[in-house]
Amino acid sequence: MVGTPATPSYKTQRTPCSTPGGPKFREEKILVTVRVRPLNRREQAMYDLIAWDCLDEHSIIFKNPNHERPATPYAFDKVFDQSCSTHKVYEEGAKDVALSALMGMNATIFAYGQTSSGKTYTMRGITENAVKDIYNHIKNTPERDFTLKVSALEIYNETVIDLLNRESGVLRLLDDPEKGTMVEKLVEEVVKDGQHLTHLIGICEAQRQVGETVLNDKSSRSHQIIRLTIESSLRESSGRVKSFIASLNLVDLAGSERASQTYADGARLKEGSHINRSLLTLTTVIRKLSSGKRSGHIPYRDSKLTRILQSSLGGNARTAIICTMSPALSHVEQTKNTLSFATSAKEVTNNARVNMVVSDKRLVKHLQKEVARLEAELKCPEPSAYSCMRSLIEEKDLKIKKMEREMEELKRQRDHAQSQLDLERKVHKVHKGLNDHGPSSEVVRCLSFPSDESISGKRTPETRQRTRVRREAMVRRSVTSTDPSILVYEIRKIEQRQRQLGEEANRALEVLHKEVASHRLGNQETAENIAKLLSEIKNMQVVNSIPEDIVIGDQANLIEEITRIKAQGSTIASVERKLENVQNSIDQLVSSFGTSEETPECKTQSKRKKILPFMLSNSTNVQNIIRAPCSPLSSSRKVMEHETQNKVPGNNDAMPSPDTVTRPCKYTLANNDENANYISSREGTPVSRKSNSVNVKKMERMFKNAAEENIRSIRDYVTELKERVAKLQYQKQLLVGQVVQLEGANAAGSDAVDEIDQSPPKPWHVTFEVLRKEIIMLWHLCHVSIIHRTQFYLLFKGDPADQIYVEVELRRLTWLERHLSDLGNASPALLGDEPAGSVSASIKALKQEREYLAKRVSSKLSMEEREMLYAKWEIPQVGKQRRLQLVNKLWTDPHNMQHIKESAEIVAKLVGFCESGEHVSKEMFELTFACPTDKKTWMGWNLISNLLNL
Ligand SMILES: Nc1ncnc2c1ncn2[C@@H]1O[C@H](COP(=O)(O)OP(=O)(O)OP(=O)(O)O)[C@@H](O)[C@H]1O
Repeated sequence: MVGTPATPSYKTQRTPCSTPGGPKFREEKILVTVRVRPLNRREQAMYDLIAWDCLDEHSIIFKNPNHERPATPYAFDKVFDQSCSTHKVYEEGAKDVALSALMGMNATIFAYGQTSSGKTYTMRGITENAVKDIYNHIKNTPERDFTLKVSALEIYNETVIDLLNRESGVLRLLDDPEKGTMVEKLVEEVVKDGQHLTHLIGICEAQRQVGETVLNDKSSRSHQIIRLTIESSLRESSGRVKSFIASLNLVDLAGSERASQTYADGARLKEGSHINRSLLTLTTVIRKLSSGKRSGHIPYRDSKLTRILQSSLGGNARTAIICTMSPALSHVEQTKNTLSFATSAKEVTNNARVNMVVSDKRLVKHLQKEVARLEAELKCPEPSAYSCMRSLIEEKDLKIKKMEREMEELKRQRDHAQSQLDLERKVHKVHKGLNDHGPSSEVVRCLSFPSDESISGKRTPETRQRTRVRREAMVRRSVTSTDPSILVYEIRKIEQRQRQLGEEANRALEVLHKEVASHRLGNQETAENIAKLLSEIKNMQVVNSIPEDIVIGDQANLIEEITRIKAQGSTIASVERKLENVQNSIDQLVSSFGTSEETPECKTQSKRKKILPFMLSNSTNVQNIIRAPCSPLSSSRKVMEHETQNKVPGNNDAMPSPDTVTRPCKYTLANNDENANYISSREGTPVSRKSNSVNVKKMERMFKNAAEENIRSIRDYVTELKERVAKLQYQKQLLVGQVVQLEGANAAGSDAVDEIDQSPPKPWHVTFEVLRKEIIMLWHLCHVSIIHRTQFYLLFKGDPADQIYVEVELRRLTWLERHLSDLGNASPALLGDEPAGSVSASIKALKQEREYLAKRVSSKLSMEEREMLYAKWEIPQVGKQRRLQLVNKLWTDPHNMQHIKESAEIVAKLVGFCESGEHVSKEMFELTFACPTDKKTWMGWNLISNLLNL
């Protein structure tokens, strides 16, 4: 780098500052001096050469070793060679500026230079001398009152730290329109005397970030600013007070070298980059100011350093920069950079003013007193101040609460408006899609819980609580967002379906009646029984007051509807009762056939049917006669088809082979297509005419068997009817439950509904998985019977038709869980024995159930199966009650779906859900309301009806 020509000394305008009575305004250039330190030990050890010559007190020149062309000297306000003392540097390069602060002018002394060039060394001396001089001045100026305050900060990695209170952490810079950049919360200590000040400065030095670089064992890695604020007031005879206030900034910058030159890495490199950012901005600011373009943009804000020192750089301050340098040849490049910076700096002009305030003495005193009082109060607040503050806080609290209430009210209004809007939309939809078949999507939506996105994760009590709250919100939402007319519509549809079932049963019985009559099967009693059955089934159509047209009603209609349903009350129960009667009649009918001859095969057949009493026959013809009415398609049509088949027998109306005739029991409806001919034949048909010519007795027995089988199928059918009616009942219960909730919600005026979920419904199989996991967790939490769990788990596997059951189960369990937790949370005084009773009863029942199942392990599982399970479930080989241990492990991990599946399979085997050990078939459970082994009522649904309390 080529040095810039020296500035002639005459161009450097300096106005020595003497007394406070001096000039009030001063435009001057920054005082720039250069200090050369001696070669340090390290440089000496390396036999480094001295590369610089101080030509005189103002200029320095690089000693060009090549002597090729002469170097240009650098000129400054002062150049101090290595022999100069710090005192001299202070006297000639800093004192005048530093003491300006005593006269109300802001002053700043910088030390700038590469690492180890002597900045800290120099600034320490400058500060000591300045403090001494300041206190000397104070001492020698008794007419003025002085107040000194000190603050100190460091800028380290572009963060500002308070050196007098490091604990306060990183400080923020604030922009004050009058005072400029301020450091928030920076501690400012009032200094008692010179000694105190020296002590405080010592603290700051100790607090400063110091690191080790290659060039300096104790390198200052931060920029340090010690700020002395000097306030002085002069008492005039007139009573006026003239006050001066100014700051003296003593700035020890971090090394100006480039990071690479200190071989820095890691933390040091990061420091270097920040140090350089601040210094780079400083040099940019200086360069811009030196070029005289004051009006252009000066990037003070680009670094913390330049923001804080803004007034000292071309502003309201007197500034002195001492550039320190090593004379070593090895540092010549850095030294040239330093001198280049110094050259720019000396071109920067500042406009320092005397910061003077003239005020009334009494006013000042009054203000001073007031300030003192406030300060004292702040340090030690009086009780009155406390109470004042408390009342202020209370007032604020009240305001906040009021605002919260207002917000709640606004939210409520918004939700209400939203639900009104939804209602409008739904009514519109219902009117549009009234004639559609199947449950409306609205109802499906309102009966469905949205899926739980968090279900895959492990459930904690918190997530359970959240899920519960969300579910309750969903229930509320589904209730309040359900259009009453849709519910009524659905209830009516269910009732129509019930009536249809009754009609179908009737038709089936008529077919049977004809069958029996045509073959003169059974005795008088049988005929009477069948007649009785017919009349009972006819009576089953009790839901006869339903108008054909479904009227979409408003709220009033809904309430009427509820009243009607409630008044009707036992309608479904009565259907069930009547079905029960029908079933009993059929049982009697079957038993009346028991008197007829039975072959061993027939007995076996009959026995088999008893083992699986609710199994449906697979016969095509039975499906026509019996199953068809249950199918969702028109049952009557199938019956008609069947009758047509009977009237027009097929061509293969030849007699059955003797082989067939000798095995009459094989002509069951379940096994042989040929039976169609026999079963469907009636008096006068070619088949029956031919029968007389063969073996009338055998034929008669065959018909009897066929009829018996048919009646059994009717019995199955009635069972199925019962189950269907029950299913409908639960659907209806659910809807009625919703209506009742809706009523309750409306009555309470509770509209606190969460935001309406507008997201599209998820596919059922996804929702099903989520709901099932939820149900499994709730079973676990509520200690629900593991037989019930098993039945439910095996029965409902995600078929869309299962949705209603899954929903009901979930609601029931949700209610149960809440009920149990409410009991758990309630005070014993309110509950008496109830909490202990409710929960412990469930646990006890579950325990008994496990004991019961454990007893069945030996009888239901083979030795191999048992041993395999013991091994799999880690039951110790030697130990007591291995069976109970095994059963106790079943259904214990609600998070593990494999565990659940295997538990269900084992329980199913133990209670005999599947005799063969295969997976339980859905059909089997679809018809089962009683446990097939002991004919106990299926606990689950009974519980539901109890809990719904309808
Ligand atoms: N003028 C001087 N006379 C004698 N020794 C000096 C002089 N200047 C500096 N030194 C010595 O040089 C070493 C480095 O000085 P100092 O720590 O002040 O450098 P620095 O520029 O502040 O370095 P850094 O930027 O790494 O903090 C110190 O041991 C110091 O005592």
